[in-house]
Amino acid sequence: MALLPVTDALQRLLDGAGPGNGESVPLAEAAGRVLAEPVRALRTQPPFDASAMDGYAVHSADVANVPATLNVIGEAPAGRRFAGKVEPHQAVRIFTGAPMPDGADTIVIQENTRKHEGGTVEVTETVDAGRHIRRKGLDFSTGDLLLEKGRVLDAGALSLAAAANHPHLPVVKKPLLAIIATGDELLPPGSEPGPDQIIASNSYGVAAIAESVGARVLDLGIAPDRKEAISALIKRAVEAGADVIVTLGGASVGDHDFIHDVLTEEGVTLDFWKIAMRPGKPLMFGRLGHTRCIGLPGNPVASLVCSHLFLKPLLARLGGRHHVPDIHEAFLGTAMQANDLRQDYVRAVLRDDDTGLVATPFEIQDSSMLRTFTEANALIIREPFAPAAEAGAPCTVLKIR
Ligand SMILES: Nc1nc2c(c(=O)[nH]1)N[C@H]1C(S)=C(S)[C@@H](COP(=O)(O)OP(=O)(O)OC[C@H]3O[C@@H](n4cnc5c(N)ncnc54)[C@H](O)[C@@H]3O)O[C@H]1N2
Ligand code: MOO
Repeated sequence: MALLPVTDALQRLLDGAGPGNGESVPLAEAAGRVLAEPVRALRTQPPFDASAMDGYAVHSADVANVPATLNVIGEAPAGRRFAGKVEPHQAVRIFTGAPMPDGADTIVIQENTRKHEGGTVEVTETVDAGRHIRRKGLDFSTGDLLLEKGRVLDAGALSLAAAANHPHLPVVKKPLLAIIATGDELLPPGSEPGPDQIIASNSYGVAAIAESVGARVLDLGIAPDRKEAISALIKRAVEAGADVIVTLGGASVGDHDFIHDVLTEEGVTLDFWKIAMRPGKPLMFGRLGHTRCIGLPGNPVASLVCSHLFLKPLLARLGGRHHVPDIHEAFLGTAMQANDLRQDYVRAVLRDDDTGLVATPFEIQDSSMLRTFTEANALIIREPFAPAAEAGAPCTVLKIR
């Protein structure tokens, strides 16, 4: 069977993927979430003409010639307006954020005054009408569209929604990813492995990639290489309402690689299995009702590279997020051999030198080697059948950190 090209695989996996239902969350829990509906202002801000400075509310005509001495008839702190009216030759002591008193048409800042005993103030600088006044509705008015649907709620958006008097916000439900590791040889970190055992690592990196695009993760642990054990965890994932189920390992063709059989027996409609990619050739994808099932290869680097390439854009879409892979043009730091039929994702160190971005691949690219994956900050993307390339030749890279 011909191997499916990476772009076709991605297209098939993303087909029909869009944001799920909305839910209402309190503002304090809304940071980083995606708006499911537009947000309009429930009030006007400021709700009145307000002083922008600490000083005195006066008639501009009274301070056209300075120094000018005015009678201070009262005070207006933020939150409590001066109830009376400012007549000519009068001033009201005012503080930032307080409503402008009736009659006054400008603010003299405190620094341009001298306070006198006996309830008068001497103004030492002239000021035009309308200075230091924030007009009613300067920021927004009731009914204004403040935040578009799909906006990620960052600091500004959250404070704006709060200012507009929204205690809760409608956000897209986080997609739920269930992760199932498989393999008799696997033990969780912190265990004492026997001589033939290793520590399960893939779930943690896959979960981190999923969470980086706003997904919720349900780690269902490790199933031994027995069909019933894997089936039981698939059922638990479905019952938990997983939008995506990821299995780790068992995707290949060995006698102990059961994922294909288990998924099929559980009713998954297989879409593709085996793609023209390195690492990640045994990648499997199918659908079980609305749940997408991805069989990731067990080799640690394959599982993480596939997560960057497939899982991340899928979960981003299901969560209503815009995701663009961080792709750049660079130059090779060392020569590379001709490629075969699989699109290659080669761990590399990308650095910015005076001539541009230079990507230097690690010499050994075995897909079990997590250390080189962790030291790499980019993957050089080599097209199928790319010819040998000299150092300095242009290349395309996907930044992974
Ligand atoms: N005859 C063939 N053999 C293999 C092929 C092939 O096309 N024909 N493909 C190879 C490729 S490429 C990959 S990738 C691996 C992936 O196979 P599986 O998905 O079946 O993975 P396993 O055999 O279960 O495990 C591979 C390797 O990774 C370790 N592993 C598994 N899960 C975890 C985990 N959660 N954390 C850490 N390490 C894990 C496992 O112990 C194995 O060492 O197949 C090749 N073989
Ligand atoms: O996907 Mo496998 O990791 O090519 O080795």
